[in-house]
Amino acid sequence: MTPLDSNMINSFYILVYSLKHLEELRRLPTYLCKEFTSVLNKAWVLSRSKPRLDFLLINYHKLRQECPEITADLRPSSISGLLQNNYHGVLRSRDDAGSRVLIYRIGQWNPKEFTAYEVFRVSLITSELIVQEWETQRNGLKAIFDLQDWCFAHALQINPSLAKKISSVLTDSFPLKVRGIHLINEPIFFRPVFAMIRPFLPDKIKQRIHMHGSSYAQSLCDYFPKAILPPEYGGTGPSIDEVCQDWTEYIMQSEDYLYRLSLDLGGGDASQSSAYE
Ligand SMILES: Cc1c(C)c2c(c(C)c1O)CC[C@@](C)(CCC[C@H](C)CCC[C@H](C)CCCC(C)C)O2
Repeated sequence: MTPLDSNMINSFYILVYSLKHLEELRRLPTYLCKEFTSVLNKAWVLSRSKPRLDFLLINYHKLRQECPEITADLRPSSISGLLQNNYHGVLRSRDDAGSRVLIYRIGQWNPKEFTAYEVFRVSLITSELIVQEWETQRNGLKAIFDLQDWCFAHALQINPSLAKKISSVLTDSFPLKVRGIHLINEPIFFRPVFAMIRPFLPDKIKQRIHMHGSSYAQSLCDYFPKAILPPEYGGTGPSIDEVCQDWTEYIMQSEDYLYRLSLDLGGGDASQSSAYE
């Protein structure tokens, strides 16, 4: 079967949604081709949380309307300077729970050059790309924020309205499950900013935030397999620069798709599987 369109996904979804023994059904079709199995998986993911998904999509739509500074144009060209500076990367391998692992390096963000809105856009771009992957839809993501070199100029950029938006994408404005937030090298300067975000977060998300300080090399390994982490973060995987460069390349290749999303034309086709996997 060649790429399935979203209508087809929807029909499968309706079909599968109405079946009671979804788990058993998922194990059956070994004779079917890969794409079909993947459609069933997607339907399975959706069927477990349809009302929740609707809720998230409505909120996401609201965010896009309310905050065009972040969401209007998702083409990566506007933030390519950040990407080229290796601000952000996604690990090639998932963790043991199947979650995507995202790394952000605040020290690579020059606040004189880029606003917090543009920095936010980087996260939104990655989120739009990884949400296409059914494994990520099912197993969520974990983010590592390296706050080395966080300074006053960064803190000044985070106003209460932005803090609210940060907490809302973590909680109920993007259809991704946030399974862990790991802060490393967080300086004293970061506390007032975190104090702005924290009150908006539900307990469930608060419990998933881990502060590692500067002894992260040891403690990150309690949460992630050494083999997938870059050596800079105590692992044995590819270097952080490689990780960032690979992901930047992938984002740049997705320019057309991201542009279509901005125009609200390309959205919704969950059948496009990620070229990155
Ligand atoms: C769907 C989705 C989005 C869109 C997202 C994040 C996650 C985990 C998501 O699942 C995390 C990053 C964030 C919230 C963008 C943050 C942009 C700001 C400007 C970065 C500045 C540094 C923050 C002050 C650091 C602490 C943030 C944690 C407490 C989340 O964007």
